[in-house]
Amino acid sequence: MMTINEGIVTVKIPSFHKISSKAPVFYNPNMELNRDISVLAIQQFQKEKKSKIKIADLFAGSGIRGIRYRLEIEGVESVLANDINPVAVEFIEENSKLNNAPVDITMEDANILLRRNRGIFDVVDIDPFGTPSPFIESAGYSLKKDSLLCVTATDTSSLCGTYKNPCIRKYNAVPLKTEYCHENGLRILVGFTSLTLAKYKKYIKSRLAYSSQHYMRIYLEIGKGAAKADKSLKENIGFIYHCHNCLYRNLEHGMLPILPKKCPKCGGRLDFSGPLWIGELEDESFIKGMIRSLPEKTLNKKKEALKLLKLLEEEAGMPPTFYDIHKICSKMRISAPPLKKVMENLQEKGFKVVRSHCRATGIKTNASIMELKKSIKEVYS
Ligand SMILES: C[S@@+](CC[C@H](N)C(=O)[O-])C[C@H]1O[C@@H](n2cnc3c(N)ncnc32)[C@H](O)[C@@H]1O
Ligand SMILES: [Zn+2]
Repeated sequence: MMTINEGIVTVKIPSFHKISSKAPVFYNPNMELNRDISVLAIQQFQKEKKSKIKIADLFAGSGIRGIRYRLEIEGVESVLANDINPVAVEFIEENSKLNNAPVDITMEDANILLRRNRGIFDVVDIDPFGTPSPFIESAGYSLKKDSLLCVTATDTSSLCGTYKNPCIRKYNAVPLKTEYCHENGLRILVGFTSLTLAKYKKYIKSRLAYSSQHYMRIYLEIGKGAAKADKSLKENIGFIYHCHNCLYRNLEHGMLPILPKKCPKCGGRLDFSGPLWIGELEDESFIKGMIRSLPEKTLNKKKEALKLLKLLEEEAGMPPTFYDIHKICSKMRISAPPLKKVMENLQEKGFKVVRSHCRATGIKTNASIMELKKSIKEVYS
């Protein structure tokens, strides 16, 4: 047996040698930041709602997530911790007693639970092994207006385009292997979710979305109405076109790509990705609220959480995709100048420029690739 301390809770799990879906009860210490950020995000959602919330932790594992939500978030009416694995359910029961956390415990397939509890939960947390794709349809059926959907995806190689076919199969979207493939993957995940929910006359507002280590996590607020869902798809679903030769990229709205397309800068063939979410991923006021409640919480990953949230806050309002200075410089056959200097040069010219949370050498800017190359040359010489 192992004892785990996270936030203000202590849980017991069967000992394991390797983090694996084959372990009797799944626990991944590398997901602590995911759980810390979730506590902050759901707390912020509850604060905005100004009423008590009902949370469903559908893939509870050891119960650590749901128990933390019950004890670390203020204004919680109830937490349901569910898992299909009977051994996990035994541990959820033990761990909830150990922490004096009153959680409702069930052992059901997440899809059936969602179908049976339509319009009940204010927060639905989907944290499965690998892809969340087989559970989004039931979430679309079940979610109520003004609720929050939290989704984890650990199949990043599919979303990032290492393998094309699994992404097409699971997310009905063509991925793109580029320097910004992690952001692109987040956009595929959000786009797929919004398209699936639209069948149920629901639309989304992305409050927070990030990619970290080996997973992606999104927090979407749900709205209802056919006309609003149509409008949201028109405004936010589209394609990213990318030139592998000169690194030019551009966006277009719509459900189908316009092909073939030539790069307007170098005449090369434009590659594409989508359909995906080309709208906002980050909500500045939501993230600011999360940062404000950080000091009130006991979190082991406080420093990492703050660093990530600050980067995400800056990304709000910036255009999709980002540039990697090293990639550009290798194309230009020069060594990369300091990132800070390039950013300052762009700012002096009046461009907006921030770092991407996805990559230490990535910058988001409203300057074009041509303007960026010009700035790099100026800094270099
Ligand atoms: C990645 S783990 C969850 C980890 C947990 N949320 C945490 O933060 O520690 C996925 C869990 O989903 C459970 N599971 C797999 N398929 C399921 C299904 N169809 N319905 C409900 N639970 C399922 C597994 O038994 C496993 O415990
Ligand atoms: Zn080009």
